[in-house]
Amino acid sequence: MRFWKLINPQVKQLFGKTSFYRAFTIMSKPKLLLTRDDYPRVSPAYDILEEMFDIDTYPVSEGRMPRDIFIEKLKGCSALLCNPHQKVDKEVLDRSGENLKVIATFSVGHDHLHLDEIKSRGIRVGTVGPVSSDTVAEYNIGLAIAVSRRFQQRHNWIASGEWDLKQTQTIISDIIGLKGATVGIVGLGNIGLETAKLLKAFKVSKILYTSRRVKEEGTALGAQLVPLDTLCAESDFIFVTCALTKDTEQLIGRKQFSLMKPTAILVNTSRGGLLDQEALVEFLKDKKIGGAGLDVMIPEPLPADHPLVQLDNCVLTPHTSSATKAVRDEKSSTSAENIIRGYKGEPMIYEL
Ligand SMILES: O=C(O)C(=O)CO
Repeated sequence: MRFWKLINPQVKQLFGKTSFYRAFTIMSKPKLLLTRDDYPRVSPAYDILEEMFDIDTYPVSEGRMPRDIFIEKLKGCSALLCNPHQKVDKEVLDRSGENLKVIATFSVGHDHLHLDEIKSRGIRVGTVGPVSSDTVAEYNIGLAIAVSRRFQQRHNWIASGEWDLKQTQTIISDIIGLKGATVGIVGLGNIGLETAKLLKAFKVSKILYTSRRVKEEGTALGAQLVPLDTLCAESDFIFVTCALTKDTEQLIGRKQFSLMKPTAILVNTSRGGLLDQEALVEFLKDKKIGGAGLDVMIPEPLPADHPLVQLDNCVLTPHTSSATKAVRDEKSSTSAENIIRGYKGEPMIYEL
């Protein structure tokens, strides 16, 4: 009786329905953990994964998998397909056991993966590559316009029946558009570059960027490499598009906010950790900067009573800048393929 309780339900079903041999095969398959059960199964790679692995997952209807459950489920697994909110660090790896051979993340960013720890154990790691650059660049522009042209406030006027009253009282002297603006892009990587290309079409007057070196693609667009403080001081719109690393943590802090124009609009679709969020709340509250559009923040999910949510000059979205069907499908097939190739010892599509 006790032994029967320990057997996993899939195997129990097979004992009931088919042969002992089939149940034994499943028991002996390597284990794969998918950290959520809604990855679109758009590619034949998922059929292969099902053949190769005994798959465990977590229902997305329950929200994000809590860390303790993640650690428990990962024990004994040979492969992991995870999301950016699942931190894979020393503790997770120590407790996962020695079977883990391959990790694929369903994301472009990989700040949640502690690469030194992972690599020191000989585990291979794949990402989805620059699949979402155009989509996130579009979102950057969308957020910039939503904040600068006050979409949220204006929606609320209509919702509260105050259209006429408010519209006639609107002070528009501090509202700026993209045309003629100086825009600053923090980190001219794939997403930053696509954002710069789109901004050209909005007839901005100047594009500034920060980077470790002059970028040829930036020069071709007429963009100018400047120090971060200059970018903060001169830009009407600032787009944070760099990756989060030890060197970029809280890159935009109190000093940088204090350099910004009182009308400056800040957009961040990269990672919340790139900003000093407490300082940002203060600067937005005191109207020392114009506004912010944030798709990423700390923590995620952000509690509904967080001070950022109370601000009328801040537009928040729940980390969804890359969430189009096409991008999700591509992320899904690339990460599944990465697991298969990595487990077989072949080169992954994008490997770190
Ligand atoms: O792909 C990424 O890195 C994202 O943050 C999107 O979820």
